[in-house]
Amino acid sequence: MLDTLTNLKSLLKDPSLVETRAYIGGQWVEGDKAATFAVTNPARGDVVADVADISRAQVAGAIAQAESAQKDWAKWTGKERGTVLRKWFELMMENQNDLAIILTAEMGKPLAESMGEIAYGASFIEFYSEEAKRIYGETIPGHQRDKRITVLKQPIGVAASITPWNFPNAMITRKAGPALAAGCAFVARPATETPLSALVLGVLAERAGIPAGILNIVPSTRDSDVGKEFCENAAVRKLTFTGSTNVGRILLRQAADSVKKCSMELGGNAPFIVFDDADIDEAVEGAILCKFRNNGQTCVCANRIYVQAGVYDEFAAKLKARVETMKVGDGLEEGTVFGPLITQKAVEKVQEHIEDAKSKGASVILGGNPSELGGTFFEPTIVTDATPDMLFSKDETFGPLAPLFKFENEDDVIELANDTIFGLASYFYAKDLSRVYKVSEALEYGIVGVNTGIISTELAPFGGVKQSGLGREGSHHGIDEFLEMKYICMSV
Ligand SMILES: NC(=O)c1ccc[n+]([C@@H]2O[C@H](COP(=O)([O-])OP(=O)(O)OC[C@H]3O[C@@H](n4cnc5c(N)ncnc54)[C@H](O)[C@@H]3O)[C@@H](O)[C@H]2O)c1
Ligand SMILES: O=C[C@H](O)CS(=O)(=O)O
Repeated sequence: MLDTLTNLKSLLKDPSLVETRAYIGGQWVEGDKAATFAVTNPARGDVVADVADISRAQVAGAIAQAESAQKDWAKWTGKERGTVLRKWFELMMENQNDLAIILTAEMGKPLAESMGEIAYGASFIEFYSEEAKRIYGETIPGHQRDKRITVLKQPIGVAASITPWNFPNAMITRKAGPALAAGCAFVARPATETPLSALVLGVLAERAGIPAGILNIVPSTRDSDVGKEFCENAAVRKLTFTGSTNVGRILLRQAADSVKKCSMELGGNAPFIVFDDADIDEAVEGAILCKFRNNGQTCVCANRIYVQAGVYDEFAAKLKARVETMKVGDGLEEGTVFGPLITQKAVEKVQEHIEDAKSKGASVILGGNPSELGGTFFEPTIVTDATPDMLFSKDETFGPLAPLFKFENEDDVIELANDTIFGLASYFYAKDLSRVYKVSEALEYGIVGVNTGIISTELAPFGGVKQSGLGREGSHHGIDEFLEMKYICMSV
């Protein structure tokens, strides 16, 4: 049972992986005046740990330690940095089961999904351990006979990171991997709901031989204080944020005064389109994975499902028949597909979207209510007759609600799909090759899934357009976010 720290540790092969102190300059430290905050298991509301609550002054100290340590770290060869990153990756995978239990304890997702997230998060460390030795510059033919042009790529310096609770491991490693590979130092502020998954990364980084001060983890309840320190401290040369678009806007405004380089991985409102030439059974499976992964609490979840009129009833019936067999329960229980939502506020948002849709003519064909399990458990829900005036058309639900919209033709659905301020992920199922090309090019999103509902991989550049973000994470592009390009003009 994940209801106390003792019981959490009793489930682990290595209980020493659970750390509740901050990791600063290679030291494990308490909060000022021994301040702590409670971490609860969303499945039951029990406090599983009390974690150090780090002050703004302590965050400033972590930045100073990072700035000092980074100077030597940048002198390591890429291969040397890659070697310790590789060790860090290996330790994550060796301890995958323990890290997954810790993640489920504080975030609630089913253990199988937590296992998947640990492997996904570790894959970024593996990938960038290899990229570290491939940070190439350029030589360019001179513009004059006596000129020689060289381009260097150098680490930007200290990078500060703020991440959300829904992928408390992978959202950090997707940033820390390229940052450390590039020769940067890193100060990570995890979400207050899920600090344990961040702190255990510090435990393993220390064991891997990553030097003191290169990775710092500062759990804190002080959202604004930490954000302002990251934005205003001149030693921070890069701010990398994953979270809502609203908070992204706040941070960009705060970072503007110092022209801080920023990466933003923000909110989404993904359309999932099923054309009449799609394989309907495959589209149903894709919709389930895309909509209900992490209980709908992912930035790339299908938020709007558009189904062409000729296959609408078949798709709705098949989707309902599949989803109604899926289990709601504690993330540690065998067979659980839907864990708890992260907070009561998240439950209220799902309910608000359902009631709004019903008031505007939608029909609930499955679910629609909080689960009989109580707490933050919620029934997986499907509504039909969804229309663009309903709240989920414009706002991210972030829960297990699948609204089905009916459409007639390609041009109409592309216009509907693009009618949002967001532009992160989009999906469609179709077989006609001309349609696949035309729709892929017409969708205004950073990511397009064609005949698949899952697009997550460390090998591809992940990121959004419009108000879903700035920059990319993953792939060889991801390391450029932590590098500065220097042009050397030499007269010979
Ligand atoms: N694009 C992506 O890769 C991606 C990935 C995961 C989640 N998200 C988005 O994140 C959101 C869900 O996560 P959330 O609810 O934790 O988002 P959130 O924006 O509320 O919080 C994200 C992080 O920012 C911190 N924060 C909040 N206010 C702050 C402030 N004023 N200054 C500094 N930090 C502040 C939070 O404590 C948390 O650590 C959704 O919109 C989802 O789409 C995007
Ligand atoms: O929630 C957002 C994550 O980025 C989802 S993914 O696993 O990276 O696709």
